Amino acid sequence: MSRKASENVEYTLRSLSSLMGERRRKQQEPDAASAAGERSLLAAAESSASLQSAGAGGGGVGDLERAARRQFQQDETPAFVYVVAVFSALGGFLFGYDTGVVSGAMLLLKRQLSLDALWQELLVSSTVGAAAVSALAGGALNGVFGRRAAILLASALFTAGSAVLAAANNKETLLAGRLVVGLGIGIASMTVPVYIAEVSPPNLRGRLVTINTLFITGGQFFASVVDGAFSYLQKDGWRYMLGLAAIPAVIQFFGFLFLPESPRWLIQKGQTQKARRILSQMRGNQTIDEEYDSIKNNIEEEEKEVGSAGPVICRMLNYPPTRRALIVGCGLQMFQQLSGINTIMYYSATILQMSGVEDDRLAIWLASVTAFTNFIFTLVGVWLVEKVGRRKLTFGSLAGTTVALLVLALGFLLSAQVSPRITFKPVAPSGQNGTCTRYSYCNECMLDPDCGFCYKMNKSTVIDSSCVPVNKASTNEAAWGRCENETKFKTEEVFWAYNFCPTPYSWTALLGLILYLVFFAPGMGPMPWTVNSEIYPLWARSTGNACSSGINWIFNVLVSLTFLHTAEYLTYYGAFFLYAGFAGVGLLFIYGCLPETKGKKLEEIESLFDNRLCTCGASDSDEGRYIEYIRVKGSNYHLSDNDASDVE
Ligand SMILES: O[C@H]1[C@H](O)[C@@H](O)[C@H](O)[C@@H](O)[C@H]1O
Repeated sequence: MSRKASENVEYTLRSLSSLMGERRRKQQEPDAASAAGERSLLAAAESSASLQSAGAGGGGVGDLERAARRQFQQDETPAFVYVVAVFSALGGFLFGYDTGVVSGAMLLLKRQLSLDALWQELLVSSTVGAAAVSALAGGALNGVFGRRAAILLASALFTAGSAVLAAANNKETLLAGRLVVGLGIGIASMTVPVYIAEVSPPNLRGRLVTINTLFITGGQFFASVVDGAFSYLQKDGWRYMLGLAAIPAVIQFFGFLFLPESPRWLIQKGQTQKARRILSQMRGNQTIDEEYDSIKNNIEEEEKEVGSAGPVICRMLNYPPTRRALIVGCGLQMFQQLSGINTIMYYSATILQMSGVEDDRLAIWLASVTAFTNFIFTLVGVWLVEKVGRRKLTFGSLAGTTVALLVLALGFLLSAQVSPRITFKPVAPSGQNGTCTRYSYCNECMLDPDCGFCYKMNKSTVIDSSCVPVNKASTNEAAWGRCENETKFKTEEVFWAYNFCPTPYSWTALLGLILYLVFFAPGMGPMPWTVNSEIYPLWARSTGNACSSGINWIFNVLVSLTFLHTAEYLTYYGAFFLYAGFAGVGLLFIYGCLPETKGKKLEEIESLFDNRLCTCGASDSDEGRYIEYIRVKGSNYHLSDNDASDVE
């Protein structure tokens, strides 16, 4: 039996047995709502009856199996769902591209427009800040106008922002463009996972939502390549870097003019005919009655249980299951950022330089190697999410990330301990700043952003080392002295180290960096987005995702903005020990509180939060629950309507 077929069998058995479980529950609290389950059992029975007759005709288990396989192949998800997922994930691509491209663009911009540190900071952080605001506001937008309208708005903002950036003639216009792009990123980051989750069949939902994060990291990788390519175009190269995002944005906008609204949102708004039509388009030849009824019943039950008065966020906080889900969703997003992904991405070039890569021009290309690693290992996450489930994947990923952070911290600690001494203290030329020359070790010099380390090598030993001010216009050289320019480097046989110290332990930092990305990218990168797209009931989904995405962006700004100061006060190794500590707390949180949502219908997931928070982890696997209700005799292919014989 092919793996795919066996997954399909497993999934069909699960939905069947899960329905039986649901039915039994509903029988216990007598309610007419069991109709959905019954109808679907009948549907399943019908299709399996046709399997049986095929088996009877052909005679023998082999034929029966072939017929079953044919049936399951016919039940394949239509390509339309994949098209919809990919078009939506262009929002993720733009999120990654626009947050990634700015570092390379800034190198050129600061020279051409003579930007000071404050303006550089403003142009980088304004986008992330705007994303935080629009992610929070995106909840209301999604609830009122729908997912499709929100995605259309995000792509319009991406297009307009990119056009403004490409044409900008002063820093104020650049700031406006970056703010507009940020608004687009925020809306896309919260809407796209929700939309994909709502149109996907449950057995593929994790994989399809995770594709969005694959597109985020793909966007970051593509941005780093574009940065590399256009860095040679000193004048106006940044216009291409920032403006290119308009292309995928326009494609997404026009694509979405033809793509449908989420059927779940439509049912919630009472547009049931349209919702049925779209749902059957998304499910191909599979029966949609059960899914449709269960969404509809769920909405009605939720309204009865939670009521519809007052702002959604208050209702979420007052209703224990959604309050717990909100804590889990926001906690995951917070720990994703607290484990330092964006400082790793941003400072990867420095870490790689520390490990012995001396050519500064390589730095920009090295950043693409990091981004590529992040991308490739996110692909591993796409592959693993439906195999091992969200909980194990997230826990394993964060455990590995914690170890990697410890390796990084130890690498920096060892390097600091054997940090070369400063043996040569040149006198500053008159009128030049001489503060850097008071440091005694390279490690102290490295942590001062105004200074760099100038040294000679005798075999593998650092000699004649000095700490001198960096050239503000280019950190590739010193402001004065032996390391002032390329020609002097050669004649004086000196090396220049900005932001790092040459030590024999630098390779540990490289090892830590690789380990970090290998572990972080498949789990902690995508899972917070994936899990958030599925843990809230429909009425709370937009608001829940708005809050958790907002938390992601707020912690993103906090961690990236404070990294340099944290490193100055705690040193690099202190900063990485701190992130490792946060990741350790995150591990406890995931172990205790994150339930498994794999393979469950969105409408079933709410019940995972019925118990006290941090008992969720106890319901680790869903398998036990299904086995309790069903036992299938004979071949796994047979879904018989002849209930007594096959299903007990
Ligand atoms: O999931 C994504 C991804 O891991 C990115 O690489 C990172 O830059 C984002 O902050 C994160 O939200």
